[in-house]
Amino acid sequence: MYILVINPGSTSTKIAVYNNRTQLIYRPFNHNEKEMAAFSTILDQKAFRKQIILDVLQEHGFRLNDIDIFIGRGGLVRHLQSGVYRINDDYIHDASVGLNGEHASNLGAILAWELARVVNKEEMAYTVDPVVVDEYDPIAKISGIPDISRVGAFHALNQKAVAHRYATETNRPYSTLKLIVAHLGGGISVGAHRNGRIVDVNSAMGGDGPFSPERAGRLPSYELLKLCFSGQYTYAQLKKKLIGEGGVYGYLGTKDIRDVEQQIMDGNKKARDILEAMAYQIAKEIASCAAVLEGWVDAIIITGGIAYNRRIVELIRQRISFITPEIVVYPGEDEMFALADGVLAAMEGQRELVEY
Ligand SMILES: Nc1ncnc2c1ncn2[C@@H]1O[C@H](COP(=O)(O)OP(=O)(O)OP(=O)(O)O)[C@@H](O)[C@H]1O
Ligand SMILES: CCCC(=O)O
Repeated sequence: MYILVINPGSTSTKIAVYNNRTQLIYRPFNHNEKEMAAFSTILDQKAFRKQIILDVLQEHGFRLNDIDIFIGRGGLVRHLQSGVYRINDDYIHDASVGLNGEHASNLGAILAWELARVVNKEEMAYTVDPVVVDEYDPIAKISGIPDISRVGAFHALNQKAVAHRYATETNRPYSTLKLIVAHLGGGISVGAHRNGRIVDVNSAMGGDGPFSPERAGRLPSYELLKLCFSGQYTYAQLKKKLIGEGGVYGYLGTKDIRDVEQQIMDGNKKARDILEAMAYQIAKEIASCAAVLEGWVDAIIITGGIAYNRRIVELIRQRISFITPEIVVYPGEDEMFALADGVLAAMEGQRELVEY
């Protein structure tokens, strides 16, 4: 069975084709800021990204009709349980309006569904563990003011994938493990996994958790309120400070941790201070998840692109190894395989297929 997997990120479109679980094609495309500046909304980018996918298929000799299963990364639709979802009209509506906000991942399943529809296969369009998975314990949702829930958006797909990987590698069922997973990417999320459920996790969408390469983490809210009403910034400018141009970028003008590492090697003290502060906040978030799990932690898993940086991993390790010696590093992410594997598992009857 040929499977097309589409994963749109804020600065990239990743495309893969699998023959069952074997990857035949993997093409990541980076989009620079200038290229994306031509579009005022995420939905406006649809035709541009669709053409890239069609070009890749053509280049590799695939016709759309050769594809049996179309899978897109799931976006900011309504909060839902972890699972494999068939794309339907309701999903397309919610992703198109950005029910829980604008994010490139909203386009993933829309593109999968639209491409499937061209060859009358829309019932073969799926998504897995969208960024809005909600398995929070009720207590974790209470924020401190009734108007705001703590439920946000995070790297559910990769958090679940690495947790399952660890369970398989240690020969234990995920449903019996207590894990802390720190996904360190352009955004950062740290989740407490208890017996197969992510019972608490910070939103990676800016304004919660540790700051990240491009997003502000949890902020002193009263100070933020003052900034909002200072008349200095528009809504759009402040939103950019939270997501896109916050975090490391706000201090150092780069979102690339390799670049920051180079600046440190060149003797830039500010770069060192900011990197250390990010590691400090990540360690603090991990330790708070240990409290969620009442100290019973089988392993701490560090994953995402930043996990390639030894300096950050060591800084985190120094502060959290008192929780457990079992600290596992899985650098990068394997979201493309997780999407393909999830849908195949549902077809094989090993995972539930949920209607949206
Ligand atoms: N080899 C590396 N060494 C250090 N940092 C790296 C390396 N590779 C990637 N990064 C950093 O990882 C970050 C991006 O990580 P990743 O690719 O997991 O995130 P993303 O997919 O862009 O965003 P997100 O995971 O939030 O959806 C960037 O800051 C990048 O500089
Ligand atoms: C919404 C979480 C995923 C990301 O940070 O890109």
